[in-house]
Amino acid sequence: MASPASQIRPMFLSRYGQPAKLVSPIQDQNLSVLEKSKQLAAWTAVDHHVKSEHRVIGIGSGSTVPYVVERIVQLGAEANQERVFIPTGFQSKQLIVSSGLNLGDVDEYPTIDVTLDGADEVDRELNCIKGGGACHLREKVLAEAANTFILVADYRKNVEYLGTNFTPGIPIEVVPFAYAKVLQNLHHILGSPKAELRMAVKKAGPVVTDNGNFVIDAPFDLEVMKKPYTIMAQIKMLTGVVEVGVFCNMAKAAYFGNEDGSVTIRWNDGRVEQVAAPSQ
Ligand SMILES: O=C(CO)[C@H](O)[C@H](O)COP(=O)(O)O
Repeated sequence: MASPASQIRPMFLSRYGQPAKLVSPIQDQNLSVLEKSKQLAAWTAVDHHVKSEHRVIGIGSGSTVPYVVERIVQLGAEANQERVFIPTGFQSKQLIVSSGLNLGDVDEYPTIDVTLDGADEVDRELNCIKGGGACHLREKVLAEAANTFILVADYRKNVEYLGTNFTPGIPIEVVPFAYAKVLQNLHHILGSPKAELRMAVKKAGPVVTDNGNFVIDAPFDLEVMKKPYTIMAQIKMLTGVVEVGVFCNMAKAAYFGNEDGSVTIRWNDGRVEQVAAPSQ
């Protein structure tokens, strides 16, 4: 499973191409307020939920998750040498490998100690939209496989109802040959007339997921989004749908980095905490 410590490449390169620095997020002058808030959430979540006894750790996708890995790398080669890290897609696989961490897959490790992942939006009950990066199928598998599933996000994602700030709609992974029929059903049966196939940037044609599928983004009225489980289940029943980017009753806690340098923690039992930035 694990490679010896000597084989672990200790070099986690930051976005600036330099080895990661031990600078508290709140003190890091190189980061914008938004980036700092992502880093604050990620570091605090790692500090609270990655326990010394954890051996199998799920790594999500998106722009917040690199800060999760940054903090894990800061735990040191010795702490990580007996651990295996499970990616939710190509991006997190690259992140794990380039950080010198041990790579595994969920088919080898179907039980994960803790998975940390980003979110496009999180409501008061910790339902969330995921799939802005088209990774939600693997993300949901890793969330389900985890004994503890933790969300990390910036302040923009902390909302009362899903669909408040994240307006492209619910990401839906579909098998390619069924996309037109699924679109038709979303338009005419489920009431999302603006649902559309997600098109690639810097590639002609649609986004193709890590699983070779297409993604449809389906926006719904707020009244529909107030019942996320219902709409998630209705979409999932459409033939050709592989997975829906609405996660219900999965997360134990959501960590939101705030503009003032604090972190808001929402727990699945309804508790809300506000904590200060982590020290180095
Ligand atoms: O669901 C995801 C990818 O499919 C991401 O976790 C989500 O898009 C959040 O990304 P970011 O941290 O960049 O805001």
